Amino acid sequence: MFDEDVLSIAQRASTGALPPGRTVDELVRLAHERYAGVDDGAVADYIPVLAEADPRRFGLAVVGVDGERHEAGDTDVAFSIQSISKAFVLALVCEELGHRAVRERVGVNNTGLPFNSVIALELNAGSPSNPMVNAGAIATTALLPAASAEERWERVRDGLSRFAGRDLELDETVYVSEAETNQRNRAIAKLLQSYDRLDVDPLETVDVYTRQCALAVTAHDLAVMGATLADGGTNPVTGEQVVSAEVCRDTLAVLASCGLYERSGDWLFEIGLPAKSGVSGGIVAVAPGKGALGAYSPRLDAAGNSVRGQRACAYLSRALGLNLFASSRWSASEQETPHV
Ligand SMILES: NC(=O)CC[C@H](N)C(=O)O
Repeated sequence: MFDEDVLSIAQRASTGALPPGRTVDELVRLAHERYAGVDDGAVADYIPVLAEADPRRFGLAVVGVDGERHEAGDTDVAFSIQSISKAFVLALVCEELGHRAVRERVGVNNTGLPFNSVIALELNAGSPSNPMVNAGAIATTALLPAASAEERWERVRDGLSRFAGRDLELDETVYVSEAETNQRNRAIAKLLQSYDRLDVDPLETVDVYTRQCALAVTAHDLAVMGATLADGGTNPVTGEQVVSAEVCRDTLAVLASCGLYERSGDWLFEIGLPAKSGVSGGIVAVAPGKGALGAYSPRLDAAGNSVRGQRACAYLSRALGLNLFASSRWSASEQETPHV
């Protein structure tokens, strides 16, 4: 099938669901083919072991709320989830503490600054601003009720596993590499403590946060995890209700405003979906009521977002008619995929 054929089929599909399965298969394959040759960006190296990632890796997965999978490329290659874990830990904490507590104790506004900014805390009187930057993610992990750091870690691992529909394992090498070099996150946690923003031990909390970032996932896992948020909290593969529909709504609102850090505005303008990226090269983008996209490609832009992942999501958001703000599908005048 040519690009134009699949696009016209996608354009005729109803707007409340993904297009027919074969069309989605074809569009995912085309997206992979279009961006597999893009070599812009650089693999993250501030966590030493991430620099060893193979920059040629590229996987794209779509999972619908019907549980159907549509995939191309390296969708079974494992990588550490990194910041994408923040989205799902936020959901677990929202489920426990509710809408209001998260807004009051962490916040839901973009900092406009990089994910590991220290000055963002100082500029906001010690408020971590939102759960998608490191300060806010550490504060969010600390809110998960548990009697000890070990129990908190087990709750994170168990919760994220239920989103993925399988037991997620810690990548020990990534954990050790980050634990040896995460002085900045430890400083951020201490600063939070100095502002009376942490009720539990800062260094133990950073350790749980470092572990959560080192959970190994695949692009397919990300799509299932995102599809659970798209499906009102029910994992469409296992059928388990992981969190409530209200929690999904709240989590997705934060992903829309803060999921791609200081580039969240560019992302929303071009792609129009709540999403979360991570420095190992993963992206999850969620189309509420329809499904989710999981992408993996390690080369990143300056903000730490996968370059191929962003371009493929831009293409698929338009081709599959997923942009939340669009009243009609991709128009003829917009054949060029936006530059993200
Ligand atoms: N943007 C990211 O993925 C950052 C996560 C990483 N573990 C960190 O704390 O720096």
